[in-house]
Amino acid sequence: MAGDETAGQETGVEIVDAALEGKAAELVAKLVEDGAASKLAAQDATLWGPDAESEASIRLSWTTLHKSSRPLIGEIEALRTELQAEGVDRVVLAGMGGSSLAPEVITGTDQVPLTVLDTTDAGQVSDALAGDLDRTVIVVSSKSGGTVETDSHRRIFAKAFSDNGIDAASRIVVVTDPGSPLAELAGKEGYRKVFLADPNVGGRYSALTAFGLVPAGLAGADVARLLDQAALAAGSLGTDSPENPAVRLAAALGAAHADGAEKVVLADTGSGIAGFADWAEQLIAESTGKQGTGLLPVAVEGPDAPGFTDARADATPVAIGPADGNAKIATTGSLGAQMLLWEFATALVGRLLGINPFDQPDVEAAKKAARSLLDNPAALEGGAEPSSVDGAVAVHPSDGVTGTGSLGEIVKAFLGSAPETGYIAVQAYLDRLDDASAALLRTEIAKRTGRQTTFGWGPRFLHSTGQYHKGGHQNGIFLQVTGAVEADLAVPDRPYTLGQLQHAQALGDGQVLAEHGRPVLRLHFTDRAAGLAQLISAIQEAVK
Ligand SMILES: O=P(O)(O)OC[C@H]1O[C@](O)(CO)[C@@H](O)[C@@H]1O
Repeated sequence: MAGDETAGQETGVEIVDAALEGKAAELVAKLVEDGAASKLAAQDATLWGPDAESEASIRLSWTTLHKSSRPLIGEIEALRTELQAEGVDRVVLAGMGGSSLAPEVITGTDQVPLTVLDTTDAGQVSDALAGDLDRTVIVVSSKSGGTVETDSHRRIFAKAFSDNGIDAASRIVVVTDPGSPLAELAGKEGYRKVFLADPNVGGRYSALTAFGLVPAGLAGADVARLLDQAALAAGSLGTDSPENPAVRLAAALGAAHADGAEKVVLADTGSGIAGFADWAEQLIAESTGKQGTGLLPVAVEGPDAPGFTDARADATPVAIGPADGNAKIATTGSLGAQMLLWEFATALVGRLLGINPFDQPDVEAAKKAARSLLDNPAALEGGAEPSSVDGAVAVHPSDGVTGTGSLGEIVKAFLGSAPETGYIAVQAYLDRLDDASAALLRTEIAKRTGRQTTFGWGPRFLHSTGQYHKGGHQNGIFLQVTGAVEADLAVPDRPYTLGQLQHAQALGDGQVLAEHGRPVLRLHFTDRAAGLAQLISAIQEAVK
């Protein structure tokens, strides 16, 4: 496995910035004195105060997964061998947030193919369907068993298998919590295999449960080694010592936060891990972004990227890998070790910030708004009149946001409204493979505005940074990008199409953000490629 150069050396945290190290020292001492790390390792639910205790008491089994998940390895291997003997070697994963982010990083790091569906983009799902179905197994992963995106993918694939004369039940593998509606359905339908995950682990801490291991292992990743890597790190992470990397990381992030650095800018500096920041983003944002506070993760392209090189006092640049460039902190180690490191550190940050790191109280609001739009097609289609149209871009501003003039003027006014120490969130409800170049928007905006800028693919980010957007410090502005759907896909036995679901998710989240008083500008591309090119040049010309 790439990324395990330091296997045997556990994991390390270097606080590169001397001033930050000095400020962190007090918090390090406090965490050590409180015995926080050993209590966390021992799954003590009292660490976050009485209000968090009942939730924490059913959320802490992740600290020992490197041991408790071992029996899964054989089961996964047996299923993989069985499927391969039948010529089934293409793995598709349907899952949102914690149910897909870890397997994506694990397989990316091991360089084995896994098709991840965490989208409602009809084009992207159609492309996944166009793969060789004869050789395909779909892993349907959902803790709750009720996530609408995942349920839609299951329905679409089940129908496609049947339409192609393939026994759908034999090609559907389920990962879910015991007793979930999906577990029940799987039993009823006779799906190939059901892996029941440990229910005492929340989605974003579930990398080393069946949620991370089953899809990654079926795809061919070395998941036993991943557990070995975590096991090597576990001892030091649970020790009450000023050398404990998780204590050091939590203290440094906590001290930076106390000083106004509420953003954590994550850049890979040669860790050998593929896309660690995309996974860490959910862990940090959903765990800490609540009660008007938290840490906002900003995943950037590398140590030379805007946001990292020019980070101001409101952000801490963190290297995933060796210290490089402007990094104030660097975290090193293999993938399994770094996952456990960041989980421990995030839970400890929760204690330092006085929040419950195991709930996600504001995620539900966007889901609810999307549901009510889907129930009311008139509302979904109505209000669709743009305030203006410039070429392939139709403009939909929230109240108080400028929506007339040329695209350049609109964008300039909008980006200029981001508070000095606020942030700009780009939310692209597009195809993250075919429209991948939309990610350029982050770089262009960050470079030109000097504001911390995040980029998220909708609806995937709704299960990640979406919590912070609504629950964290309310100083963000939100640029939504949506696009025309060329060939929509019906969701079998549901009254909506994927395109409608995607549209409802964008509008629903936009509504909730606007209700929070946040500025939202939705730019709809009537032609995706042309609209994107137009937007990028409008930004380049208007914001110098
Ligand atoms: O695994 P599930 O229940 O489908 O949930 C997916 C994701 O949705 C969330 O609940 C938030 O929307 C995440 O915490 C979780 O990882």
